[in-house]
Amino acid sequence: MYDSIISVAELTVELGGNPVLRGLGLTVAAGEIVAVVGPNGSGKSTLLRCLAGLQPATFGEVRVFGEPPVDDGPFWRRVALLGDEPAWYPGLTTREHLELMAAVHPRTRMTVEAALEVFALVERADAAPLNLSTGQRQRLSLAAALLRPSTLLLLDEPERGLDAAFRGRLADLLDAYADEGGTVVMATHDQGLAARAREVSPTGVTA
Ligand SMILES: Nc1ncnc2c1ncn2[C@@H]1O[C@H](COP(=O)(O)OP(=O)(O)OP(=O)(O)O)[C@@H](O)[C@H]1O
Repeated sequence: MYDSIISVAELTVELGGNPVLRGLGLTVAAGEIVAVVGPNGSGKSTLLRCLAGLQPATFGEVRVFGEPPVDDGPFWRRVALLGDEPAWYPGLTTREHLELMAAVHPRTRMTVEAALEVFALVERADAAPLNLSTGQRQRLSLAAALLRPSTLLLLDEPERGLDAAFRGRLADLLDAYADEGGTVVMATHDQGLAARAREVSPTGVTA
């Protein structure tokens, strides 16, 4: 067993010969919501990629569920990642993208119809994602991440494109996820989202 969902020690990452993260330490317990905050280029996305097993450490240790994260099936059954906009399937509607997610994960956290309601996509359910607005597409990405079961949610700027009202709604949805025992780590520039989370900095200096 493991004491923390995430434990990072002395994490250093160099990209293109430049240090991006330097000796970072971070411990996250189950049920916590952590906001990684800092200016552009401070290494927030790099930290998330390390936690997702997508970026190797140059030095130091990253453990997720007690083990170094690996980009494989068993890991991704427990971890949902919201990063850059995903590739949308041509010919499939918004609803069908969610149905696809539900087909792969038979025990979803909510039904497709509920997800369309929660993420305010009912009126656009039959539209192709590329015909949605930027914010609607972000809500679809979030719906897909929160529809499927997971124990750790890694979100890179989940507020991207969302209006103020939905940002508040998103904070409520993340609280509900954590109340179920899930853990959230998000990189964010949104002060409202960060204020409702434990704020950490990729430079190691906590706000
Ligand atoms: N593939 C790469 N090769 C070299 N340098 C990179 C690479 N990817 C990112 N960087 C650099 O690493 C630093 C950290 O980038 P990162 O994307 O983690 O920052 P961030 O805090 O998420 O920024 P933002 O707030 O703009 O999203 C930046 O200076 C960036 O230019």
